Amino acid sequence: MRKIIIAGNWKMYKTQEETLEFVQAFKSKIEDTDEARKVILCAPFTALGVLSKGLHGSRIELGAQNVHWADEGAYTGEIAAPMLAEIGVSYVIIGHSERRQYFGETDETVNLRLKAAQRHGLTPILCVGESKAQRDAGETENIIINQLKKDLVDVDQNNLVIAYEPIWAIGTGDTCEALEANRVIGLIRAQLTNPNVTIQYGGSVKPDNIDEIMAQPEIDGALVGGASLDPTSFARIVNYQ
Ligand SMILES: O=C[C@H](O)COP(=O)(O)O
Repeated sequence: MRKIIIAGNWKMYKTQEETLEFVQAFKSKIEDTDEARKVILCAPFTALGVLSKGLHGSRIELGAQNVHWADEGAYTGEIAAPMLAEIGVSYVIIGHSERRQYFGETDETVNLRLKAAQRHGLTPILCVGESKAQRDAGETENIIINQLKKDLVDVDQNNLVIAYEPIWAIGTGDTCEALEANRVIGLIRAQLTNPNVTIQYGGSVKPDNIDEIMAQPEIDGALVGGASLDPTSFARIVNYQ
């Protein structure tokens, strides 16, 4: 049975104070939502502690935006999976295109990070997607199949979420057509050994397009950037029709 998961990726936004303001406003706005819809907030590392306390007793779960592959070690600036697990983090985004683009993340390091997260009971949200140039060159399918093949070596598909995030749709307002996102997500599902993996769509998801996105049969949720920063907007997304 595939789970519905709506996750907010706050990227490098929100201080601790702003985090608490968000939580206070957001919690009450999703009270009546079907509990079968999982809701996750992936906050910056510095906000995870206050978020964990602020979310106590609510059904909103805690997510991080990256994790190192070693359990500990001399890796200045990195965070290990046991550190995240200890403060109540359940999910972690891995292989986001911004990590691949700006921080040299490769399919090999993505694979190591996925396995580290799983070793410590975290559920990874693996991001895959093609650039505009790759799409225009008709390479979408090849790029995604290749990413999955490398990223998922020895990864347990029973504890995995995948987000299809076309790079050209991220933060641009240029959403992938719902039917096209559905087609690509179907293609992703066809590469997996577990048909029950939750596969989200991400890229300019907003209150005014979430209903159409979630009406697609292959799409099991959304990974939301900019529109997850505002409690009213993110609550509307969680409360999709
Ligand atoms: O992880 C989230 C994605 O990068 C989407 O960001 P966006 O909703 O601001 O386009």
